[in-house]
Amino acid sequence: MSAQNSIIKIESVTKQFGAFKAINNVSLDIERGSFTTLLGPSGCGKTTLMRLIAGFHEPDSGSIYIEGNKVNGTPVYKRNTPLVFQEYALFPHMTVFENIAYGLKLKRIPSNEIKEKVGTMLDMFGLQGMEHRYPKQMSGGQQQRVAFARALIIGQNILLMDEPLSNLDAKMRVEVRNDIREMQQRAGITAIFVTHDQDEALSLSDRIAVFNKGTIYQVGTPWEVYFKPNNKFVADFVGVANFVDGEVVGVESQDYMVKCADIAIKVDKTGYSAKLGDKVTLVIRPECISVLPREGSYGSSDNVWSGYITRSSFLGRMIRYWAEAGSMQWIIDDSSPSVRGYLEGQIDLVVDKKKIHMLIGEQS
Ligand SMILES: Nc1ncnc2c1ncn2[C@@H]1O[C@H](COP(=O)(O)OP(=O)(O)OP(=O)(O)O)[C@@H](O)[C@H]1O
Repeated sequence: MSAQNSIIKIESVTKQFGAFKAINNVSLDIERGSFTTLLGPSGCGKTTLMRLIAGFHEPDSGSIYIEGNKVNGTPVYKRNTPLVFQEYALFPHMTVFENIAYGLKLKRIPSNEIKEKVGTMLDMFGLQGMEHRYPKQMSGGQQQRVAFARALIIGQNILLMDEPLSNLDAKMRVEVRNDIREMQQRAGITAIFVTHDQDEALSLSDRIAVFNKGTIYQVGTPWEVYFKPNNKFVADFVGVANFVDGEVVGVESQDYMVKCADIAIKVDKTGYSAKLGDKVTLVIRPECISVLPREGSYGSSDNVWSGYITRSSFLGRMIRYWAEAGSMQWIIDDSSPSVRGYLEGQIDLVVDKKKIHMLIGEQS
């Protein structure tokens, strides 16, 4: 991403509460018009970073730039970054029209102009016919649209959303999150979204910043943080993974041979620079392992191990298996249960060497 295209730039920001560093030397560039998610466990500092951007907190050190201007010390109302909390921050006693028009009224815009501009917003966000409703008469998704419209109408083009979906049931969360993404793209708003839900982060974002203990562990596209995590924490937090510790015992032209307990695993070399004797942790997502009925015909191929299933769980779109092979436990997701049904007992387990991600060095 080019520096010129960043609408928000966070540079080496630290924020302490007493002796506790809630944000520790964090730097992050947010690209204009992008959807960026701050993902991390409870208490890792996501909300604190949002509040720093919005101006509710001041950094102890470091700088924050919005549209190229340093905003340290700039009060909240001058920052142009509305913070949308869980309740969407709509005024409950005002209709949809009044909510959207609120910012324009404060600016004493003539009422015919307000009417026209609100009309445009109602059209853009599919809220026609709902202008006389109150927020409580609308679904979570519709309220979210009103919040977008209200921000956009006064020229705010950065929306900070702190767990806006947390009050919704599981099905609604999925509906509303798709809606949020569509609205954000349609309106061209730059969105920063806080969540501890990895599915939400993966499905919504252009980029994800994975947070832990006040620092960013990795910033990347959903694909990168899922399939190419920088470290074990990221790999574990963004999804389920099999972690296999081992040592590089062979470096061939195309592959590494990694000795892990009582098995040897072949890993495609592309993109890695490990040396003989390096300690590594292999990260293998459950869906990157195939499980096959034991037929004995895979024995001589790479990365095929005999094992047996210890447990299975039907999840509709897939079956999750727990299996043992050698001295190791594996989690495997079979995504075509409709074809094969359940497997039981003795199986063969196959891992494509290209689907193994390798972390080089000791992992805590
Ligand atoms: N005003 C404050 N005074 C003291 N400590 C605070 C204050 N605000 C936050 N903290 C602490 O800073 C840490 C980060 O808090 P923050 O709210 O940013 O976490 P979070 O990642 O948003 O968590 P959650 O997902 O639970 O909302 C926590 O340990 C919290 O207790």
